Amino acid sequence: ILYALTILETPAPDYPTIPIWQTLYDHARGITRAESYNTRIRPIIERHGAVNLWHAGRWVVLATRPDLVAQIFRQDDIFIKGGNIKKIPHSTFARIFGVNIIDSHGALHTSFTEIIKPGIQRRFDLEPAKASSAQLAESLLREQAQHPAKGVGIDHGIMEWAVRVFADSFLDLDAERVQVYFPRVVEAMDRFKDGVATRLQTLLYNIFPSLERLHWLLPSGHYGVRIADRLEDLIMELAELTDEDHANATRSRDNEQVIHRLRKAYRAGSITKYHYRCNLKQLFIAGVENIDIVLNSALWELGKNVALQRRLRHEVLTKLPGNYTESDLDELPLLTATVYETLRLYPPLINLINRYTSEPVQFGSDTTHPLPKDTWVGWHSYGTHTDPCVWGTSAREFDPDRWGWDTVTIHNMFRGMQVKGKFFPFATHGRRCLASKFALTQMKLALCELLRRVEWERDEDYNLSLVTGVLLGPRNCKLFFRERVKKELNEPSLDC
Ligand code: HEM
Repeated sequence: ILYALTILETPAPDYPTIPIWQTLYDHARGITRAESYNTRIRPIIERHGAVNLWHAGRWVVLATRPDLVAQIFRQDDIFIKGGNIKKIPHSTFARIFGVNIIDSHGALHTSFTEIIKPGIQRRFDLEPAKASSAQLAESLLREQAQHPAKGVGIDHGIMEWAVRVFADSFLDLDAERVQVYFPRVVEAMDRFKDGVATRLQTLLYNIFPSLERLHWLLPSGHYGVRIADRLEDLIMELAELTDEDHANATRSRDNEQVIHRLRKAYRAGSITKYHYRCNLKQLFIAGVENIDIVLNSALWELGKNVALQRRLRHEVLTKLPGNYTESDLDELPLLTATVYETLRLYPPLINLINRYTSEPVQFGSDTTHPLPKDTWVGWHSYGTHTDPCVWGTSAREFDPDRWGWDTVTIHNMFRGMQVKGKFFPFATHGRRCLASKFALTQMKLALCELLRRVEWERDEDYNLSLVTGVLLGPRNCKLFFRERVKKELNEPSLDC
């Protein structure tokens, strides 16, 4: 069957092919995307810039060379967003994400953007996020006090922090109001993060994606569906809470928040109920899990490198005013470089294959055959970000100093590398993440609040393992925390 499939489906002739059995073998072993990339794909793609890969029942072209990546993002009328709903319509991912702002194209995408963008790119009050980050520091210290001899697992605390921040910024919900939901939301997100298919399902669905339509035929067939539906129910419950919250007048309503803008559009008939739900689910998942995993990655790297953590703390304590603003955060060079470096080595969306060609296209200047219409094409940010031809021989090391020493140089490098397709944790060009500024601020703010309150280092019993789902970042990371020892620094008081 495999032989027949590979004959029927023809890979792009200009690029080498990763043998189908290797991909399937890796699925069967349940190894992570980063491990599979490092062992199978890296040795070939670093020489050729792109490869043919077996994915979701077809050959797709996966690119890492910057000019190819930039072409995908720049020509977004040719490399059209399709998403799971078009690629694998009966899949669990299609079920949960449906038709939404990230995966849509053309007039539909424009109408979603008009509704959602102003809600994401407005001015945010930093105070609730500062309070949530301070609370995270306290909860880590409390847990450490309960088990002084053991490293503290950081993922639940950070997930709770990410849910708080999302609820406050996009659902117009007070964190205290959401408190009772935390255990359920954290559990549901955790399960989602670990993947929505068993190994057997991943293997089978990669060969015959249509089988997912008959998921009930397989043992544990409902596995992913249950995870997705449970998460969907919870997200909808939280959204309902917003109305109740305002009926109880616990905080003044902010009509510019995403939830209100989406509701208004639905009630006015500009979007269907299905579109309302899909967008809400997509934004919740993108907003919570990406930020959550990047903070995990940053704490892990700073826990390993205590000298860097000290330098960073010194910068925060000596340069950041007590009552700081977003632009004060942008003025800290090492902090900014550390966040960029985290996103370079641990881009949460490690790779996406969610675009297809709307017409035959010459892919790269050195090819002899155009890619036919309807070829699925994807990028691998971890691949490009760790390619020594792009980032030098230390590409796989964590080194914030590579970004430069002053904010102008660092910001210029950040912009330049994105335009050239060398750095794209948020994608780049026309369909870049609408919340990149928000996400960068949240990351910086959380790190500042933690650095001001706690010191941490790695638990030698913990060796880095990665999450198994579609994201890249540490899994079950454990660190030792202690309250920061206040030294003789000209540091501003936390209360000022
Ligand atoms: C560290 C955090 C984040 C990272 C790394 C990230 C990454 C990305 C990436 C790679 C894309 C492009 C996806 C594609 O090409 O299909 C994207 C798009 C998007 N992201 Fe984010 N994201 C983050 C946080 C957020 C947050 C907090 C929100 C809002 C709740 C958000 C909302 C969006 C939206 C609306 C788009 C679609 C933009 C468009 O297509 O017009 N993201 N994000």
